[in-house]
Amino acid sequence: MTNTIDQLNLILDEADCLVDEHQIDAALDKMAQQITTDLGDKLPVVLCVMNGGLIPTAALIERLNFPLELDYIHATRYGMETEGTSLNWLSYPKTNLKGRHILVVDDIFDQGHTLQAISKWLEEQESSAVYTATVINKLHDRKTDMTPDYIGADVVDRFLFGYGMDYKGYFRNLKGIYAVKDS
Ligand SMILES: O=P(O)(O)OC[C@H]1O[C@H](OP(=O)(O)OP(=O)(O)O)[C@H](O)[C@@H]1O
Ligand SMILES: Nc1nc2[nH]cnc2c(=O)[nH]1
Repeated sequence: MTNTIDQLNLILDEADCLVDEHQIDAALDKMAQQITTDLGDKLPVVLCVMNGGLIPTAALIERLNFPLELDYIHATRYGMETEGTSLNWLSYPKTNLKGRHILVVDDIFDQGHTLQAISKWLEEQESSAVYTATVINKLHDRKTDMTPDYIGADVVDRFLFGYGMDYKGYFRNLKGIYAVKDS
């Protein structure tokens, strides 16, 4: 179904803001400090997981004052849906990742299948070390057996949008993180 601007604005009006702009800034500052300690002298490749990782990656790397390379990977399992399926690999990094330290950045760690599959693929590329960062970790007991190295905030198990995350393709551009009403 096509979403009208009125329907989308109603979704936003009725949503709950769970993490505001200032809380996101503080969380990113803390993550950047930890990442600097671990990777500041490693000449890492930062891999943005498109599309959701776009805004978090930009915000994180501007806090990292050491040499790094930037590339992206596009793997998606939700598409326009609110329930994930199998991972669809749409684009691979162009950088040679063999022997490199990698920092993978995403917006949300939900069940964990996306970051787990990307980490496994990176090991197959013979990267020397793989670190994972996410702004949001959703709290529930349906996780894979991995945990991201850097987490901005833990959030309740609702459908979220904003700060990289979409509601039916929209609202990735919001500065805060919102939960859909009654989700
Ligand atoms: O932990 P998981 O259960 O695997 O879910 C997390 C993934 O879901 C979202 O991506 P999505 O597939 O919606 O694509 P998008 O980044 O284009 O929104 C998000 O950006 C993560 O990559
Ligand atoms: N937009 C969005 N994408 C997700 N991918 C996995 N969980 C979520 C979520 O809560 N919101």
